[in-house]
Amino acid sequence: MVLQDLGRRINAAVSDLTRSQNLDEKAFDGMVKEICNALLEADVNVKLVSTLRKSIKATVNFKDLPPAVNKKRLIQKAVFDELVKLVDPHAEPFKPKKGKPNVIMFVGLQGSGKTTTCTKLARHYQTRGFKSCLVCADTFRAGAFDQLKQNATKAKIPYFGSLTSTDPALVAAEGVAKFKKEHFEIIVVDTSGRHRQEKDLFDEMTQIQRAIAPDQTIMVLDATIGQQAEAQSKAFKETADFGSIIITKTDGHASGGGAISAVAATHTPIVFVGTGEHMLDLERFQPQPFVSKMLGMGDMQGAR
Ligand SMILES: Nc1nc2c(ncn2[C@@H]2O[C@H](COP(=O)(O)OP(=O)(O)OP(=O)(O)O)[C@@H](O)[C@H]2O)c(=O)[nH]1
Repeated sequence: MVLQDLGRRINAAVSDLTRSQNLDEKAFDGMVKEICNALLEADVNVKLVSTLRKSIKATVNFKDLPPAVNKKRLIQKAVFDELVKLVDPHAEPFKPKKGKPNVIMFVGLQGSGKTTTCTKLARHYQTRGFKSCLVCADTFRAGAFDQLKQNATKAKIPYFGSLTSTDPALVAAEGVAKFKKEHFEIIVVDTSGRHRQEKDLFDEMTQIQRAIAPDQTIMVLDATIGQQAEAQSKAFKETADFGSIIITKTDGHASGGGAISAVAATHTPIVFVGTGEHMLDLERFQPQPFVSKMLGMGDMQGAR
């Protein structure tokens, strides 16, 4: 189920209830059930959905509501707050500092959108006054360096890589050292992926991490992978201990629930979402506006 569809369905469940003549406990339970079904169909983890259901019911506590209370508002707010909690890990995302090198290493499976997102992020910071560059430490996939080179050239971002080396940690270290010497402030390091989690990939990630000691490691997660997102992000977290997540392909037919579950499983904030193939298709992620937008409830923040 596409995220917008999920939002529409949750919104419809809340609206149906709050519009109905007899807003009784049975109708309220029906709404909670419909919201939970929608989340499950969107690949949100079963345990998370169960927690959300209990929290909404406890917050609203239908039986003991005083007659004067605005039930509509209360229910809307409870649903909104619980959805925000789902995507908010309560951890501060990394903020690069000006005037010093900030080394940002990307990890993720092959095809998740790493290379594209590396360029988007370098460009994002470049337009905000950071001297940015790209390092290609993907010596595994033929054509990876060419792809990064093309993207970097289009975005007018300096880059480093090797067509001949087979040692990704060495290439990464060389690139980072060169750009540090040249006083770059954002040094984005692209690493290789594999089709699935495997030992080779994890060994390589650890070696690169050791070689460049990144200030931040970002995991790129494809929104279309659904249920696998949770296990995948947990495995990456154990090895690479990434501090942020970027979800890509949120513009496609993705069931974003998997991504939501990944956040909860790793207590790691989503910092950006990819919204298309173009260089500019990168949006900052913030839990409250995200949920407002998903539900088409522009006014919910004001209700807080
Ligand atoms: N629609 C859409 N496509 C995206 C997005 N981000 C990346 N892509 C596309 O996804 C495909 C894979 O992206 P890459 O950047 O090559 O993936 P990668 O993870 O670097 O792959 P490897 O280098 O093989 O590990 C490309 O066709 C990108 O254009 C996004 O946010 N939306």
